[in-house]
Amino acid sequence: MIRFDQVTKRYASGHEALHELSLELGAGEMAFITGHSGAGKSTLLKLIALIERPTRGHVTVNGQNIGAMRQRSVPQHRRGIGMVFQDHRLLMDRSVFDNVALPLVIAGLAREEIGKRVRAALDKVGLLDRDRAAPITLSTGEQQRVGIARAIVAKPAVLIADEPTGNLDPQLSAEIMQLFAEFQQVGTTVVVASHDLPLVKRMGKRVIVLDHGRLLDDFRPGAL
Ligand SMILES: Nc1ncnc2c1ncn2[C@@H]1O[C@H](COP(=O)(O)OP(=O)(O)OP(=O)(O)O)[C@@H](O)[C@H]1O
Repeated sequence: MIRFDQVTKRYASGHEALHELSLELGAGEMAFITGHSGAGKSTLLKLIALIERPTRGHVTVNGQNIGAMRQRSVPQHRRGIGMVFQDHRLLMDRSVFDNVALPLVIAGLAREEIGKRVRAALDKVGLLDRDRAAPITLSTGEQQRVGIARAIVAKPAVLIADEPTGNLDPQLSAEIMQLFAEFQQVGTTVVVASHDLPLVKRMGKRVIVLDHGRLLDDFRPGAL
């Protein structure tokens, strides 16, 4: 599903964020990307979403070498990928419903279909009763759940998350990680970058450790 072949990413500054990285994730697999600050975790996710392109090597998603993809095909590629960020990036002047609906509105879906899908997404994250609320009135954990609902509303084959629990306490962090595991259980390929190694290990999923842009370790801890 996702494959990195000898991928090097050097930014315009000259900094090499990833160095000859090779790894493969199967369809429906869930993996955590961990490592020190600056190890290259975000860069890896950005290459999957084609927010950045590799300097050398190949990134393949769904059999397609995306590094060579034309710019006009990028929006279509992104529609197949749900993205969750640490700072959730919600529109504070829109309701929860409108925030989650946004990707479907952009995709041009009919209103009735949008309503159905948004309610299904909010139900999955346990926020069905908050659809009319303004995001500002929600707790940080709830806001993050709205961000997750927005990421999965278009039923992407791949879900990527960059430090999705960075602002949350340990209990909420564990709940959010569990939510990601539930999306994997229904067939989504899930990649989560997190520096929280103890939490990541408790999840019992594949753990990929980066160190200065190189693969340091790749293991699956026994679930507790
Ligand atoms: N746009 C950019 N231009 C230049 N250098 C960059 C850019 N983005 C990231 N870097 C550098 O590349 C390295 C890897 O960054 P990246 O954000 O991928 O690491 P990270 O593991 O996600 O770190 P953190 O845990 O701090 O978010 C860092 O040294 C960073 O400063």
